[in-house]
Parts: sequence; C-alpha cells; structure tokens
Amino acid sequence: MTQFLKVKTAEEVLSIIASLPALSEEAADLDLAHGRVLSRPVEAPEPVPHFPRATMDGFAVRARDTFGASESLPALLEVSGEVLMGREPDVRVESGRAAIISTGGMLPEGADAVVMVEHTQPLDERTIEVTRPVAPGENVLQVGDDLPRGREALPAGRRLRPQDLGVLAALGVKTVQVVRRPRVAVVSTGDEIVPAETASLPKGKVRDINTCVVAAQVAEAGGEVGRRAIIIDDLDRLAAFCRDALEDHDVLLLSGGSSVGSRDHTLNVLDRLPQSELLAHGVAIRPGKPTILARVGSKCFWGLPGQPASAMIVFTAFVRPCLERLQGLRWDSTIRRANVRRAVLTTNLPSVHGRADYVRVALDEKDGILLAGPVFGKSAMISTLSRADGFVVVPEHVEGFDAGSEVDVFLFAGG
Ligand SMILES: Nc1nc2c(c(=O)[nH]1)N[C@H]1C(S)=C(S)[C@@H](COP(=O)(O)OP(=O)(O)OC[C@H]3O[C@@H](n4cnc5c(N)ncnc54)[C@H](O)[C@@H]3O)O[C@H]1N2
Ligand code: MOO
Repeated sequence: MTQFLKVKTAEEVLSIIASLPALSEEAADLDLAHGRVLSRPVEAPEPVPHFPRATMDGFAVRARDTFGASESLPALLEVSGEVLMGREPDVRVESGRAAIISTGGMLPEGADAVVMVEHTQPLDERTIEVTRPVAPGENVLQVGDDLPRGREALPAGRRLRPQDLGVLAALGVKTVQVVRRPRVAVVSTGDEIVPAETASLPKGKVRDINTCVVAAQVAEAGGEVGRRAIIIDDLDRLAAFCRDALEDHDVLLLSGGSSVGSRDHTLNVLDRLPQSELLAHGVAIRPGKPTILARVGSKCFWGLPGQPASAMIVFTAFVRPCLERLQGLRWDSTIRRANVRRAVLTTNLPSVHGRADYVRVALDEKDGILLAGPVFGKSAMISTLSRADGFVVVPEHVEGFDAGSEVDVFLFAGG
C-alpha cells in the first residue's frame, strides 16, 4: 500500500519555501505597479519637497520678529507682498516685514517661519498684528524633510501599496523594477468533479469548488492565474496536462488525488515529469495532511488535498507564502503578522501531539473584547470556511488551548 513518504512539519515546509529564489524582474509603469513587489530599492533621486514649503495659510516671517508677541503686546509687521502658488516668490522678507503665503507655497527668501492667519489681525491695509510668536522653522517643511535626496525611499521586497505609489509619484519615478508575477495553473482532478456551472447535478458528481477558490486565492496573493482545468482520474491525461502547463507556468496547483487511494495519481504524475524532485509528501497538520510539494526543474508543483476546506487552508498556510516568496516579498515578521489578530477563545480546543491543528474560527466582538469561536465541521464542508474569518493554529507539541485563553487568529485575506 502507498504510504505518505516524506511527511514534514509545517515549519519544515515553510523553510523549504523560504529558500525558493525570487522570479526574474521586469519594469512596471507607476499606473500598473499597485500590488507589485519591488525587486530593488528605490532611492530618492531628488529631495521632497524640493523647496521650503508652508504647511499653513498665513504670513511668511522672520521668527525673531515675533518673539515675545502676545494678544496684549502684538508684534507689528508690514506686509510687503504675496507668494503666488506654483511660483517662485518674487518677494524677499526683510526684518519687520511679512509676506502673505498659502499652504504649500514656497517660503520666500529672508523668511524662516509661517505665522498662521488665525494668530494675526489686520491693523490697516499694509500692517498686521501678530499675537503669538513662532519658532524658526515653524509651519514650514524644509527641503528634503519628507525624503532627502539619496535616501532609500522604498525597500526591495516591498509590495507596493497606494501610499508607496504616492512616494514614487512625489519623486517623479515613472517606472519601477518589480519581480515578475508568478503564473499559476490551477487544476482539479477527480471523476466526480464537474464544472461549477453544471445546472443539474447527477448523483455522485460534485461541482468544482477548488478551482474557483484557489484561483481567487492566487489572485489575492499577487499571482496571475493562467490555465484552469478539470481532469479526470487518468494518469496519462493528468501527466500530459501537467507537463504542458509547466512549460509556461511557474507554479502548478493540482487539487485532489494527493492522498494514498488507488485513484490518487499525483505522485505518479510527478514520476513522469522530467527533473521532478519530491520535497514533501504529507504535512503534519490537520486538515491538510495529504499535501505534496515538489520542484519540477525551476517550477513549483503543489498537490493540494481535494477536500475544499483542506485545500484552502493549505493554500493560506503554504501556497500563499510560496507565491509571496517567488515575488521576492520580504519575509519580515511585521508583514507576516499583519494578518493576525489576537482574540479570546470561547471554547476549549483539544488537539493531539504530533500534528498541528488548523482550527477554523469566526470572530465576534463582545464588550470590546474580540472573541474567536471555532467553526466545527468536516473539511468536505465549504460552508465552514465561508462562516470562518480565519484559523487558529494549535502547534504540534501543544495539547490544545483552554477556553478564555488568548490566541492568534490568522485571517483569511479579503475579509
Ligand atoms: N486511507 C486514507 N484516506 C484518506 C486520507 C488518509 O490519510 N488515509 N486522508 C484523507 C484526507 S485528510 C483528505 S483531505 C482526503 C484528500 O484526498 P485527495 O487529496 O486525494 O483528494 P480526493 O480524494 O481527490 O478528494 C477528496 C474529497 O474532496 C472532493 N473534491 C476533490 N476535488 C474537489 C473540487 N475541485 N471541488 C470540490 N470537491 C472536491 C472529492 O470529491 C472528495 O470528496 O483524503 C482522505 N482520505
Ligand atoms: O487533510 Mo484532510 O484535509 O484532514 O481533511
């Protein structure tokens, strides 16, 4: 009888993933760079701002002219001009003078601070009273305060968020070098699997859940879904499809057939693929034990368990990190912890030694406390996932968590 051959712990699988090299780089225009991962750092080619800018509406002044000013003893300044937005000022602020300036306007020569308009009042057409002092530099952004020239503005391995695009825009960087998106083929196998759009379902058949779930997860993880297919339990057809798909995809995700039954062909498919190397057959987690990881040349091959809940959890726990790694995403603990929430368990979570339990949980808030309640149900039940917000991991050598204890909840993306 076939046995699981190379059962690994979750940590061992993650360390294999961590050693995968990133894909090659390509150029991306700013407009299309959202969500892409930088392959090299971006240094500021010029300072931001590149001129001293007012951060308040008011008057550009010499700070020392306002020292000691108060409501009862205001400083009197002569208004000698106005700074026009988008222009280099044609006025210079001498001692005892002020220039009208708007937020974002360029500080004129001679001035070193801006008094907010609320802290002034007009005395006559040309004179203002300043009722509060300002310190040098107050209400002004100096050259390079935001980003000095030459500073690393964005690190390699950063997935570009809207605010990162803003940094690139401010710097006038039109094109960035990013890591190519992994192209992923998604295949479901099984004689019982029929397309999701099948209207009238014959007994014994089930609609294909995994292809659409996994494809959506690939897109969420920054991958590009290429070919999708349902293939019957036929070794020749499966092997032919996989060989073909691996030619022009970086990753192949094959769900179903990864266990040890007579119709579970995934291992045999691998045998038929040139340059394949089995890295894991079986992971000590539940659900998800029948997971296969292999390299085929420079490509990654994942055999996911057929049960929909298992496939999705294995994707979240391993395939997503794999796609992130291929995109060169920095594996920094702050990024990895961004999808984690601390919550209090509502029920005991028993577990057994020797495997990690990935328990689906739903979050709820009561009296300001975030609660995690397990969503029980077999891994064949897709509704358990849709009711869950994420999962709690009970590690291999822990015998469960008690109700009331605080746990990490790993959120499913897109929640
Ligand atoms: N003797 C043993 N039997 C099983 C074991 C084991 O260790 N020893 N493991 C069980 C576990 S756990 C799982 S999970 C399944 C995984 O098996 P496979 O990866 O080989 O998947 P299949 O047998 O092809 O399918 C399992 C189940 O999932 C349904 N399925 C498959 N693909 C889809 C799809 N695209 N959409 C919807 N549903 C799908 C399929 O109909 C089966 O019901 O093995 C256990 N058995
Ligand atoms: O991996 Mo099975 O996924 O425990 O249901």
